[in-house]
Amino acid sequence: MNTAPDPSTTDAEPLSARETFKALYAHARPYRWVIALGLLCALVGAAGGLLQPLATKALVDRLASGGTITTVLVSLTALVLVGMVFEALGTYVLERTAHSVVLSARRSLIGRLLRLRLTEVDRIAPGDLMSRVTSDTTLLRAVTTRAVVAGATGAVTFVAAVVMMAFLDAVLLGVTLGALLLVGTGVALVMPRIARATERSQEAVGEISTGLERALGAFRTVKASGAEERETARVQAAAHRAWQHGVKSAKWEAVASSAHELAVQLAFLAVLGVGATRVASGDIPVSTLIAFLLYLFYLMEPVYKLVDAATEYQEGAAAISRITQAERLQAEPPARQPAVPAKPAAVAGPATVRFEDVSFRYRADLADVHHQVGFEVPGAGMTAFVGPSGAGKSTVFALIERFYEVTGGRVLVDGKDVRDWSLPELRSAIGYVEQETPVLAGTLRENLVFAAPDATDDDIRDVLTRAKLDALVERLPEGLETLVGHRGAKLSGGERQRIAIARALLRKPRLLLLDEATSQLDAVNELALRDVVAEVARETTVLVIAHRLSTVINADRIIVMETGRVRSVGTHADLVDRDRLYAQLAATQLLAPAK
Ligand SMILES: Nc1ncnc2c1ncn2[C@@H]1O[C@H](COP(=O)(O)OP(=O)(O)OP(=O)(O)O)[C@@H](O)[C@H]1O
Repeated sequence: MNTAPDPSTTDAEPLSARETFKALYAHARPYRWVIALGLLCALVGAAGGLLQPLATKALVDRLASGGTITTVLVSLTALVLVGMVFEALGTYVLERTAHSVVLSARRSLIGRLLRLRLTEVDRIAPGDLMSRVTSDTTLLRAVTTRAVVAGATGAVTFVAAVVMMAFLDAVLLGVTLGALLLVGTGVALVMPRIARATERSQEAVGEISTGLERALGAFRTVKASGAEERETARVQAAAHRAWQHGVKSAKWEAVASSAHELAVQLAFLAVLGVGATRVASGDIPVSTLIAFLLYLFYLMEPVYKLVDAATEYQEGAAAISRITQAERLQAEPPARQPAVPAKPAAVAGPATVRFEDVSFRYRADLADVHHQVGFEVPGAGMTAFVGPSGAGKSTVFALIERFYEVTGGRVLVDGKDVRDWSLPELRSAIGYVEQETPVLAGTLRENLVFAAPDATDDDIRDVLTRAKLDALVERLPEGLETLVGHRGAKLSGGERQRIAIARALLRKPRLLLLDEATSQLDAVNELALRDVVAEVARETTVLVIAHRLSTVINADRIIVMETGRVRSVGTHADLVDRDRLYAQLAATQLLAPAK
């Protein structure tokens, strides 16, 4: 049996340096051999460059001794060409891999997002989650390849150049390393600031998405409220914050990247001074000083690469921390194969539902919304939930679907705790019409078969008639293939509700949950659908939430809820007699006398 999620594990904690490295490595790991290949190419390319000063020294020596330089010149050219080819090859292999790393990070995040528990999506704005998939992942590109390559080639060529320099003159090397160390210490201090600024900037990018999603998701309300300016200002403020932190990061990056030049120039001046003295005193020949100085300038590139790698790493660290936070959000267990759940073969007929002393709160820091809720729905027939707004009626449905885990007691479907069901199996038995905008962008047909991808045309025709949608489909120029717009914006509220009901019926559920499913229908359509639901209820367990008592008056059983508790259970006639709250509702809505 699964246990309830521990909310503390979902809180975003900053990653330690070690965790950051491990998380980054985990993303690059599947590509390690390709990265190694790209790295090898890059190294061969770099080696070509590394040998150039030596060849130059040979050339100068050869000139000094009056020898011919043709062979040396040809080798020098060959070195340059081979170096270039390998460098290009390495760049391609690595950039390609970089895109693959981003792709696999995106795939895994996308795969996870739609399986997240409701609790997590309640907590984090969808816009922010989206920006982690789209924006943060792109930062992985640089770190998993460019930083690795720059770091590795930088380190190797740095070491190689240092060995060569040691071979030329140890004293000058000491002077060089001293200068580099001085500047390197300063750079190390700057690095964490780049990570911090990048993370803030990425957070602000998340806020941009969140702000846009908020405004575009309630577009009509924004316009009707004259809130365009305010909402625009809100999102622009987030964009400005992203810019501010981006600029801050750019400032530190500029400091870091100019440092490599400072380091080498400093070393150059020192080496020039000390080297000239050593040449003058005859300790080293002038060709050694020339070669050393060439190596020194050659060193500029690996030093630059090392700084670049460190900078990229800091940006990647910022991104990986946000990506890892998203990866750590709690997901529902993955669907068992096949992905589209088969109807449970052994169980057929109406489902039974039982709540045993159910307590529930949406979050650990919130109050209980269910207190020892208990009721039993034995099988086919219609059970209605009524009660004031906020009484916990929709929550009953959410717990049956196991969108959330109970905090106490048990929810049983067919006598089996919902936590013991496989989720796809449990949900495949249920048809659910939720309270709000239950239509998705796409065609009408896509919307109808959304919960029953295998439905036949006959099934669809039948359900269209039952949900009183045939006239609508005939009227639309493209019939079932008509695009319904974002959240079904091109349809009326009542049409959307009928589509949602048709979709749920098409699933041929054993348990049908209708949450205010007919609230927006006109009287004629409501009456017609009440008959359809009554007919379905003959062989299906139907649970209905309704504010209009007229829709539930004939229910087999009415459960009256108030402030998270079941007040009473009975038929309309019973309850009018027995339950004061119900009698009041009946009096106001049905004009029956209150007791
Ligand atoms: N996702 C959520 N996170 C936190 N609290 C929630 C969430 N959904 C609902 N609630 C709270 O739980 C309580 C019960 O909500 P529920 O939607 O079950 O009520 P209801 O009886 O269906 O109300 P209505 O008739 O208005 O739809 C409410 O106080 C509500 O504020």
